[in-house]
Amino acid sequence: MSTKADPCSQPSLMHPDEAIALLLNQVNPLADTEVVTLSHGLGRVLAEDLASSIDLPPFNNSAMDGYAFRFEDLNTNDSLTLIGQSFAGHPFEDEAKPNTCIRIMTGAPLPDGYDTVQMQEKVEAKGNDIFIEPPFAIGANIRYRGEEVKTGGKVLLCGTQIGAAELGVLATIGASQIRVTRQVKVAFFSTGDELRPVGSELAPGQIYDSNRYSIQGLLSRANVEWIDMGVIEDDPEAIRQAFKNASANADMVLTSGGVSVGDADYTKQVLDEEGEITFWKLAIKPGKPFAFGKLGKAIFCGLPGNPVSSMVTFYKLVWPLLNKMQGLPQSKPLQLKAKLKGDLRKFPGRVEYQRGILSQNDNGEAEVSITGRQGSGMLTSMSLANCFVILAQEQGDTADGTLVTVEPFNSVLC
Ligand SMILES: Nc1nc2c(c(=O)[nH]1)N[C@H]1C(S)=C(S)[C@@H](COP(=O)(O)OP(=O)(O)OC[C@H]3O[C@@H](n4cnc5c(N)ncnc54)[C@H](O)[C@@H]3O)O[C@H]1N2
Ligand code: MOO
Repeated sequence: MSTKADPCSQPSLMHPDEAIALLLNQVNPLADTEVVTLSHGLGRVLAEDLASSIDLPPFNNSAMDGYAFRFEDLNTNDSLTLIGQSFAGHPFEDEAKPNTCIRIMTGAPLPDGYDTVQMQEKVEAKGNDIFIEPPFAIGANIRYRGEEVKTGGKVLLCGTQIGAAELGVLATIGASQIRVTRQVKVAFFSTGDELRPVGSELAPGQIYDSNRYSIQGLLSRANVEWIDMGVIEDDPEAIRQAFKNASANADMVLTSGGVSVGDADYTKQVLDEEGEITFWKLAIKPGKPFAFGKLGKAIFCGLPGNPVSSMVTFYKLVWPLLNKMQGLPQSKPLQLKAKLKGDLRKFPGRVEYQRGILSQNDNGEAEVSITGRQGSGMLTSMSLANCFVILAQEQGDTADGTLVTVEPFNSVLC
């Protein structure tokens, strides 16, 4: 085990869990709501509880293709007489009669009077004489009106994020539009004179601006509305203008780069002049420097420029803030223990979010291996991963076979 301390660690660094608790106290859910049609509802957050205006299911119906009859008739008859049929969308229009049955399809209405259905594989038909193998009980294979939800019963609660299943539930109750929280608007840009947009040639010393694309992806996954403001050069006036535009048009201003101690860090200087900003140094690797504050009415988050650091700090610090602003309840990320495959290097001093590949071995045990080198500029370590391996602040090198804590990538990172 490494006994050397992390050279980037200082006793004053704040634990990321403490930081997120403090940050969450600084933001409030948006008060504005709007009505959207169902086809625009995916990812949105319900702004009210939703009750069903109908019973679910709306009528008694068959769970099987088969025959409907009165259970008691099987006590006195070898066969029942077929008198009609009920198809989904085309109910049997007549009345149930003693010693009779009807052909019935899955989802078709069950006529009043019949109380049981037998699946057709357990029935023999000779013309209109139907021989039924008795089911185990009266009421077999029937889905009763209101057995899932009664009229007036709540189907979705305020604060629920609409996913595919929720869209289906809403359609099931016939809701054509829903009231949701207004989408959070995020204006974002990269800072740095070395950054070039994709599609252009690189001069010596230049690199492509990758953070804007990964941030755009993260914001899309977070279901917020975003404004891409491009790359802002390392010039105080350009940065000042960008902050003014961004904060006038968005609920959150999000930047990458310029939050460390470099000589071209005009971001800091301008933020101090234009807003209330705190620069945080967190006990997290990657992602030690992070800026937070207010620019006018907008929240400001400044991510570190290193590409992995910007993604990790977004995931750990910005995403929970966006969720709170959207009206989503805070939920603890799912963590599990997995057996480490291979040795792992770590200095004590910061919580580490190493990138890993989680899998299940032939014995059904969870295993995790690290995605190669873990430099905070090596974005392929993220793209190859499906989880974080989270190593506690004081932990050092970790040996093959040790049980480690793993946080599978969730919807915002996949
Ligand atoms: N003397 C110290 N130097 C550094 C420290 C420190 O504590 N003392 N912290 C290091 C850590 S940790 C990080 S993380 C970075 C954060 O620096 P900045 O937020 O100021 O970011 P930059 O200096 O602008 O860039 C860092 C790195 O990332 C590249 N970069 C920046 N933006 C992008 C982008 N949009 N797309 C792709 N790559 C980007 C940039 O070229 C640099 O290589 O500071 C350390 N330094
Ligand atoms: O902590 Mo920095 O984010 O490792 O490169």
